[in-house]
Amino acid sequence: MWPHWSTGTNGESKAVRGGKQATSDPGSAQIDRKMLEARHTMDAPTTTSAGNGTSGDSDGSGWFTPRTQPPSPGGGSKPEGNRLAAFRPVSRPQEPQSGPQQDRDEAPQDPIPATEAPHPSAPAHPRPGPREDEHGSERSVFEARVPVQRATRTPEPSPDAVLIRRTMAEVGPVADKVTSYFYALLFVQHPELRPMFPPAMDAQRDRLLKALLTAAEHIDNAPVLVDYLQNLGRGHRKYGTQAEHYPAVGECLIGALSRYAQAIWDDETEAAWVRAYTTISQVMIDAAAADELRSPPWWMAEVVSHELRTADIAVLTVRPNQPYPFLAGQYASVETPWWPRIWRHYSFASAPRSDGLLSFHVKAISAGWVSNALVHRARPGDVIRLGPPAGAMTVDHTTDSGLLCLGGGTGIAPIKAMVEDVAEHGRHRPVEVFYGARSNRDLYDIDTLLRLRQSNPWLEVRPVVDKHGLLQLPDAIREYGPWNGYDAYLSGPPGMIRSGVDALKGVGIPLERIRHDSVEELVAAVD
Ligand SMILES: NC(=O)C1=CN([C@@H]2O[C@H](COP(=O)(O)OP(=O)(O)OC[C@H]3O[C@@H](n4cnc5c(N)ncnc54)[C@H](O)[C@@H]3O)[C@@H](O)[C@H]2O)C=CC1
Repeated sequence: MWPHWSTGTNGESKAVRGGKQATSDPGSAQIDRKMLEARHTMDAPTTTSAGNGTSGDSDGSGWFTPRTQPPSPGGGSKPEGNRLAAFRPVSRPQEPQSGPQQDRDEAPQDPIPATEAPHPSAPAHPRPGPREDEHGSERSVFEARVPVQRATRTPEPSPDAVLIRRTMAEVGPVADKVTSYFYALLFVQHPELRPMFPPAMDAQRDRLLKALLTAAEHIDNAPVLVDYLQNLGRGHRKYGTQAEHYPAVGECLIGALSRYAQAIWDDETEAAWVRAYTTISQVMIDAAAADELRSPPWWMAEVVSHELRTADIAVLTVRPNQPYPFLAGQYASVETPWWPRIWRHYSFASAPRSDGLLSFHVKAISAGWVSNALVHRARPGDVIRLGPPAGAMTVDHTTDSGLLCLGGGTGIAPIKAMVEDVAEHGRHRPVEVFYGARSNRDLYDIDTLLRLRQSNPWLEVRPVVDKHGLLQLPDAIREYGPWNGYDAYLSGPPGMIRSGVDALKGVGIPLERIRHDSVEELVAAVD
């Protein structure tokens, strides 16, 4: 059963290590920092990550596994045909029966993610669910199993990639209809899956399409695709997704695509999608099965501290009900008890702590269900759910390179965690943090960073306020440098990430040394 926690320490206290106290007023701080003026413009998000654009648990769904031809949701059914036979699961290999069963048995099995994507498989606060002997062995192997290639990108798109991209181009203008039709098919044919999705499906539709586009975009880049799908498969465990759900999704997806890409749809196109989906679903199923041997599908966490830093930004500290391993720079999906099945991503705002507490920085945005609940409603004693850690924006400890970090708004959270990580690792390297905000007041965590700076001479912290519209956060890096030998880390609004990547390339940092989380995920995470 869920243990009762006593209120613990504030998760942020760890960030302060000795040293002098910094002023609490960012506007008058007596430190040798420069206040840079920047103009702020918000862009519409689209960029992919500098690395691969697919990091993390994008709770979207990019999975389908056709088994039979779906009927039209309106009642009219399409001819069955044999074309989807290749997706049929043919065996269920036995999984080893060992694993962290004890922990999982003790854990209340209710997941919670951070971005906005409600997902298919989780009953509204799914009950304990699946023991390993029930679900751990639910792997499927498909007859037409497509080997996952380890080769890197091919110079020319493969024939399947060409067909898939052609389909995506065809359905792009009617994307809303495709996703609506897909869910109609899914829920008509598999009504038992409906409770796994949130009541409002808009965000979910969006995420599904995004995940499909991502998979299609990377269909020829197996390592990237595999990494993305493995995260996706692991992340789906918190929704209660099981191997047998994949064929249902696949058949409905192909049903929807074939309907709206009718003009170009043929046997070859369908075969390409079947092969792609077989690969996609197999990677996700395998990743989930492997993860089941070592991690619970979700964690429950009690709020032990809630600090309102501004009218709309809160710092929350939570105590997970069992150990939660993660790396500084990663993020988790979060679900509140007030909006079941709606998950949002938030970065860990501190490096892993010896007391096991986790902290998050949350900004309430208008119409943001999860963010408003966490900022204005959550109080110590409330219990939230956490999905598994995800994200590849972590510190590379195999090198002594400097770290050039850009943190915009609450995007400073993972940057702070990485600074702590460097401090704890012992091998100190130059770390330059540019902390951007729209006003002095919005530099809500500047005191913590300045205290870190006072006790760590290798750290420089430069607040960048854009109130006079003279200089945007990414532009500020041009005032300093040179940045040869630095690895760059970006965290903040999607527009900042995009212009930040451009600015970093402009000062000579190669793309492979620039890290940030997927912009698509950030878009889904904001509310
Ligand atoms: N809470 C968390 O754990 C994390 C949040 N994020 C993301 O960080 C963002 C934080 O939002 P807010 O605090 O409202 O930030 P904000 O909108 O107030 O902007 C923060 C900084 O980014 C700059 N900026 C914004 N758009 C820009 C653009 N197009 N080009 C150049 N600079 C730009 C601003 O000038 C400011 O310095 C959200 O998108 C959130 O999803 C990212 C990682 C972790």
